[in-house]
Amino acid sequence: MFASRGLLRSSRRLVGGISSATRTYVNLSKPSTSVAVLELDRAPVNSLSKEMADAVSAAIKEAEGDDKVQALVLKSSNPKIFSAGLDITEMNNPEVERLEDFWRSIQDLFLTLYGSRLSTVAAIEGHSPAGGCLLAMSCDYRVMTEGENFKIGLNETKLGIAAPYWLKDLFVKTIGNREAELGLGLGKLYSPSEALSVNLIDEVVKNEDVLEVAMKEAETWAKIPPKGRVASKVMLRSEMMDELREKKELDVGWFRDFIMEEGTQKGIDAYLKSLGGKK
Ligand SMILES: CCCCCCCC/C=C\CC(=O)SCCNC(=O)CCNC(=O)[C@H](O)C(C)(C)COP(=O)(O)OP(=O)(O)OC[C@H]1O[C@@H](n2cnc3c(N)ncnc32)[C@H](O)[C@@H]1OP(=O)(O)O
Repeated sequence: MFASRGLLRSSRRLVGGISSATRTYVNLSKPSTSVAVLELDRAPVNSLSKEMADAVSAAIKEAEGDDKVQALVLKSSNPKIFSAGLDITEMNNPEVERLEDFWRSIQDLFLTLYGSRLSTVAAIEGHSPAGGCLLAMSCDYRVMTEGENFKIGLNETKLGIAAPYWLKDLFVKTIGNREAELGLGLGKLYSPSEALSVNLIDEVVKNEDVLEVAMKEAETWAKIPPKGRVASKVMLRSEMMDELREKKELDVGWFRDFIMEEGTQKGIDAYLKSLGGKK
């Protein structure tokens, strides 16, 4: 049973004997002894605002607080959108202080998820661009629903922005340097089959099977003795995390200066207006 934390508004219910907690922007449940499920639940597109990023980080830490839990499935409440990435409105004519805090929350979310002691499996339901792809790549395993209209990748250049250096590093680690050059430079969004072919994801499954497959994968990881599993993860990931921890405030400054530039603002403004056709 997960303990409730002050940061999040939460209520509890018992569904078929399974304890679950519904909060603002995320739902956390524990369908088996060793696997927790964290559902992203911020309509309409699970975009990552500061509050959403904080809520996801807090829920991961809460799952980690249960010693029996060894794996976490990250899913979406929306079967067509895993996450539309960062909340672009956070970067559109922002207050500087809020913008800096927003970026700290995104850095913390990355460090929390990428560095989690839990084995993490992303059940990527539908679209997963930019920050959505960051969430997925921070996990240990990625299952994506089929449907060639669904896209995953880092499309930042199309918005007139660049991925931060640590997201670029994560992309290179995941798909290799040459494909990352193509993917980042062109702001390429991959269909599930394309993403599978470049190792951006590990499996493509039918919509209705995604949770079952992700749960099964999570159970497999959860059975590995944690000492060696966690030590291996630390070996593979600590260098990148240590570098970001050292450069955190520098990175906040780079982000702030880049986003506050007039040209960047024009690009973000135009992109935001093109979305949904309403803004
Ligand atoms: C040193 C330099 C540092 C610089 C660092 C920069 C940071 C880099 C890291 C990450 C960047 C990002 O993550 S930026 C976000 C990128 N995301 C996208 O480009 C996705 C945009 N969204 C879509 O493509 C589509 O919405 C969708 C395919 C995900 C879903 O399509 P659908 O048709 O179902 O929905 P709509 O497009 O109608 O959208 C509904 C509603 O949501 C609003 N929306 C969508 N995405 C976002 C978003 N990311 N942030 C905020 N709002 C978003 C959209 O405007 C609609 O709103 P309205 O209903 O009010 O019109």
